[in-house]
Amino acid sequence: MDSFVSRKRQRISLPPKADFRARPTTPAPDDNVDDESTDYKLALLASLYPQTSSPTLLEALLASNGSVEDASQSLKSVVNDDASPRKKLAAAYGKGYQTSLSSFNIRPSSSCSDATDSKSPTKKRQLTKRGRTLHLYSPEDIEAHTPCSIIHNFLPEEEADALLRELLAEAPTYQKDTFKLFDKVCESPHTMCFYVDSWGEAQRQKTEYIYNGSTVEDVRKSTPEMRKVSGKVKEAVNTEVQRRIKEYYPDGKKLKYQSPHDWEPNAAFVNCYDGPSENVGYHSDQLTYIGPRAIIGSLSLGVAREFRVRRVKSPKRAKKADDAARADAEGQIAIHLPHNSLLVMHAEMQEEWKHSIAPAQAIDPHPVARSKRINVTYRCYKESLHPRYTPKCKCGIPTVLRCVQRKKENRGRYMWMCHVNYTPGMEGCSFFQWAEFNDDGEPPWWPPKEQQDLSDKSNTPVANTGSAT
Ligand SMILES: O=C(O)CCC(=O)C(=O)O
Ligand SMILES: [Fe+2]
Repeated sequence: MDSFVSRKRQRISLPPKADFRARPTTPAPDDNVDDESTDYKLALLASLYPQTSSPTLLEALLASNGSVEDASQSLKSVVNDDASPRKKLAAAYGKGYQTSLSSFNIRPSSSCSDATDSKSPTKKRQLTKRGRTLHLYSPEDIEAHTPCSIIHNFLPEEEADALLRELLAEAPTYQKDTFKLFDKVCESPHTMCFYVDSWGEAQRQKTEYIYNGSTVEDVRKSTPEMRKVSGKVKEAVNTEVQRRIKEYYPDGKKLKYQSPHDWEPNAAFVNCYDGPSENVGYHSDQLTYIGPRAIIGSLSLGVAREFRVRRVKSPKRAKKADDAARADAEGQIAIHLPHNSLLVMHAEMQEEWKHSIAPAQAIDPHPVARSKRINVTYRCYKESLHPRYTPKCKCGIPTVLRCVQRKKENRGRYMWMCHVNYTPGMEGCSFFQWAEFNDDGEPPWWPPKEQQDLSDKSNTPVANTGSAT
């Protein structure tokens, strides 16, 4: 609370130090298993495959969504191999515990909810299960079962190290986020900082952009290595997005509200997690400036940590539970993020899923970063969503863009709301307005009239201008 109160006040008389992403942070649940029938199913499988270790049996059962029959079929193909199934998996993906769904012949189900409308006969499987964390390591499994894709060893080694060193030097000056949880001011258990590509843009950010009702003081110019890497991230993300559209979306078409243009990163949040207990709770990233169906390129450096994702549903079972309890009730997927991996969060992510960095029980120190993990999330701030254009609430402040995630009747609809409702120490004005976007995710005021006039002029056929000579 002290750090919240003591921070310098901003230009406008609003609460200090905004939380950039409005995430109610709750500790991630333990992976405890309390399903009695699992033991029974495991005993059945053990009697069929006496030579197979129980962790392998459990993996197969999990990957088969608890179906003993499916697990048995999958195990049949795996145990007929000379090497032990776990060894085989470990050999395929490196050291440590690995769960690979593809090695159990589980057909991928699309992670895209729009794909449920597709004519594809593939029946969707519920992979996650109550109280469980399903660990995915291989890029194939990750893209088939979550709205993310991953590229391991993304940068040349020296370049990844150079970026890591540069950001490690800045990290001690990063600050914790504050956010509001059930009327209490909390601090996010990690530090972070916001970067944009020029001093001019940093100035604009500090004075014009509002994060949860307030301007932000510490906006920095991207470091030279960040800018160098940004071009590579841009290229890789655009390739991945096109591939995802082609291979996973209904009829190979982009989603409604997804931008048809190339993704151009122009801003980045850098997160620092120092030690195993630093984390970020389940949240969806705020859409206010990145718009609907946003894409995020997230580069991990230093200590490997676990990125957890879960689909947002309105579960009957855990209706009133908090996020941690919900994740426990619905199951979650853990994606291992090693040093120098690029995770692409695709267009389905922010509206339909939540993500977190779970606290770790232990970490493997990294030779350069020691106990620290640095994460750079490259984002594309849309000019059309600059606060000069977006609706203002009754407090006179540009509003926040949210998507209805749970309520069935309005799920997927966007709304503009008063920031202040979510800001510690402030009473909001309860402003609410449905947000409209065209199919390409642009608001009704875009392009502005001046720009429309200009493009009308440039599109005017030459013969009509009377100037053709
Ligand atoms: O550290 C990460 O990988 C995720 C960070 C994150 O969720 C965010 O910056 O919004
Ligand atoms: Fe996030």
